[in-house]
Amino acid sequence: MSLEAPEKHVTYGTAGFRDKAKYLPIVLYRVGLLAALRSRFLGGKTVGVMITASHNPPADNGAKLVDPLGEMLDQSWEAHATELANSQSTAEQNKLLDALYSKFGVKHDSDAKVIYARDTRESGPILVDALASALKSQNAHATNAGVLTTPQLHYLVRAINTLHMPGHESYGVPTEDGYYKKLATSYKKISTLAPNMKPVSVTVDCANGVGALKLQQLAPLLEGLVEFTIANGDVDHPEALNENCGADFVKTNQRLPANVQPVPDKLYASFDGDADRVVCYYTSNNGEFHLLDGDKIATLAASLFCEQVSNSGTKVDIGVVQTAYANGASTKYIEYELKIPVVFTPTGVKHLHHAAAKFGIGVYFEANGHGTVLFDKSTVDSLKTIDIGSPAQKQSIDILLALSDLINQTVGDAISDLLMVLVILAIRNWTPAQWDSCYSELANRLLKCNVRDRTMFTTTDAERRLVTPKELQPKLDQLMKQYPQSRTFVRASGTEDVVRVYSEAASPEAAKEIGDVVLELLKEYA
Ligand SMILES: CC(=O)N[C@H]1[C@@H](OP(=O)(O)O)O[C@H](CO)[C@@H](O)[C@@H]1O
Ligand SMILES: [Mg+2]
Repeated sequence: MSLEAPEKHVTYGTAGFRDKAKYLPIVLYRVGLLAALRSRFLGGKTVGVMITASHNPPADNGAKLVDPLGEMLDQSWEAHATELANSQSTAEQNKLLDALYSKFGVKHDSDAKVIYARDTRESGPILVDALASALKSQNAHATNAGVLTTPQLHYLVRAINTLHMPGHESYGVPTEDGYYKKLATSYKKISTLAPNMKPVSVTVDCANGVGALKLQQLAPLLEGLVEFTIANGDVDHPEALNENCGADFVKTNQRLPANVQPVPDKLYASFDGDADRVVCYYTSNNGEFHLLDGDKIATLAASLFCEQVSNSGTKVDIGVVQTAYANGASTKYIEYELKIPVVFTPTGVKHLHHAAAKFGIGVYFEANGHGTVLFDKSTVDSLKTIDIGSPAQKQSIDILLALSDLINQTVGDAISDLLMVLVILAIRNWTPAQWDSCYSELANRLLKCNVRDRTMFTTTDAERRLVTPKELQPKLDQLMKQYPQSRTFVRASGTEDVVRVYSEAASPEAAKEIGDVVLELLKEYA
């Protein structure tokens, strides 16, 4: 390592470390040091490191640590990651590392196992080298899993650790092939259970990223049940990654990505750069674009689970977890039509994941398409052992169990989530428009604003209300009174140096007006 310190301060945030790739080799080296320590601290269990910057521009990269059951790094270690990464010299780095070994009572020569993968970014191999050399220096057992989607690495970590873990059923064969087989087997199983399920087709914009490679590997195993057409699958031009395409582009701009020709009423999907996020969409006959975002995916899934649980004659508590950015109409639909609870958490999937794990079946999605459905172990156990009544009951139980295998239990997964959407549409024989018609979204707007110090903006009630600056929330409350069905909130971004403004209302004009007024109010803090 030529440098002794990163050229700028880096922070392990919601998405791990993320920055211009040129700043990151030394950061990856130190991630390697920490990953080995983390594995030792956890008694030699395998931990993961994913090198990716998701939907960020091609020149960026990043790193995320994965804990043994495929969860994100325990929050209490994020500060250690930040501190170690920002050491100002090798001596300081070593001193900090030694202090952590002592603090956690970990022996330097105990077992450490780390598996790592990267997305298709050009900077990936250099960062892999930096990580690998740190693991070597720590005498850690290191496995290079090559190029993978983020959720595939999470799958591998969990599958490796649950192979021989008392109290945990094996999650699957711990290989990339094992991942595809698990998904394909459960999809095919559902197709034999649900009556009259027809093959489906979808065009997937893969953001010119890793999702394209992996979807191609999965497709043949589905034996004609799903026909994928890949758009933006050019991984040989890393500069094209996320460029005018991908889930973030489509959600933010509410329009089709580049290189996609719309055929009316056909289903389309977009992945992000590391394939852990998906949004769907279609165009109607008049050419209008309709987004089927994370809220629509969550409600589609929740409605199917309500129906199958009810058909199965079992009792399972189903719940949905959302953030403040969920469209108010989706929340209303879940509470009043599906009649199941909605829990709100702060932004960031780790918060949603933990809340969803408290339900028998917990559905969580951020509006931007990042999420999954978690099955509590006792729910799965009871479905497996229940005394089965009628054939119809057995069918629903088997469908629920197959869905628990189809859906990635570790983290949001664009490939697995898309298969879930497709299988639900196929079970119901629904068009995208039928899916869309479950509820009509309230008009909404998402803006960002530069302020002099975003840490002034503190919130409560799952970020839906400001605590400070204290004069601001009463003004927002006053504003909401002026527009029917309106809602607005302001919060500091966790990933960018901005505050975000969200507004929704009965009409697009009203949503826009509210957003404009809030921006005006924020000028005082610029
Ligand atoms: C409004 C919005 O989309 N916020 C995103 C964004 O968080 P912010 O804290 O809003 O910057 O990045 C997070 C990490 O990728 C993602 O989880 C979240 O949904
Ligand atoms: Mg991502």
